[in-house]
Amino acid sequence: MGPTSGLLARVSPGLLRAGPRELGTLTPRSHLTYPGPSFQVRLQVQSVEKPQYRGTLHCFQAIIKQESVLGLYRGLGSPLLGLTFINALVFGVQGNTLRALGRDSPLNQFLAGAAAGAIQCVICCPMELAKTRLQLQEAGPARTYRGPLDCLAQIYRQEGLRGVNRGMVSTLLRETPSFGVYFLTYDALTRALGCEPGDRLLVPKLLLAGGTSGIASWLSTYPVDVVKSRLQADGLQGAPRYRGIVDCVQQSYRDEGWRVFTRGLASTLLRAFPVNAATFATVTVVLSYARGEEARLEGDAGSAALAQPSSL
Ligand SMILES: NC(=[NH2+])NCCC[C@H](N)C(=O)O
Repeated sequence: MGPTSGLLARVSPGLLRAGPRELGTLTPRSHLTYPGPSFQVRLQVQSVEKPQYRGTLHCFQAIIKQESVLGLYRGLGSPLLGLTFINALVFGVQGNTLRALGRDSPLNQFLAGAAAGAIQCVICCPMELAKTRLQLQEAGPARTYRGPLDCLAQIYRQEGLRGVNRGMVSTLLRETPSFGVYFLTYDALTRALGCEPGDRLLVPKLLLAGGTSGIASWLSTYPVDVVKSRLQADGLQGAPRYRGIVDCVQQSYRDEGWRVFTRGLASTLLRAFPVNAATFATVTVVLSYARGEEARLEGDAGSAALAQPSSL
């Protein structure tokens, strides 16, 4: 990797040899911002005839009043189960793909991110199907699903593998370009901000670059996320409505206008900044240490300088 490589590109190969400590940094901070996805799905899929929520704040107030604070965290088990594996897969695939592509260029940054986004859909799609179903099911003893694994097991028994992968195409359409934007934006911002070991403002700069990358990636394909949520929730609150992606887009636009494709965007962006700021900053700093430690063990002074503890 030439000297023009971004900081993450220089340290990400460390992930392949990372141990439990490094992988543990990939555990998302979803529990800190989880109510965001809760509002996002409910606002995205609520009926246009009898909308239950007027917006994010009203959604928050209604959940607290009808379901207590616990209602804000319904479905949290699913992302907590899946996101550590997803993040390890994403950063591992992105780093290796970028190395396989050879030159660290903006196009290759986008392609490596897009490859990671596509591959992680194998976990992301069933995980978000379970999260959506758990968020929208009736609370209390009459609830259909006891948790994410029970939800996926029931769907598998009733609908087979096709049922567990419901929404896979729309998930691929959302994640592939958005992860390309995610990593391209992070690489461009860390270069523009001059993120280098030894910079005393390195961590705040990484947080700013990571949070901005999360927002840019969600803005890039958010309408597809609305369609995905509607397809994954279809049939939960009445008879199935949609025959597929195009039909869902046509019906949603015809019944609710273009604004339907921005439903839940505010809560999504409010969550995206802190989660991705923490994810990117933690991964970059920890992998940089891991890379530096490896280099010291291998006696490679040049790489070891990359991540002197005093420099990060
Ligand atoms: N759909 C996306 N915007 N994907 C890129 C960001 C993914 C990131 N793990 C998040 O949950 O915010």
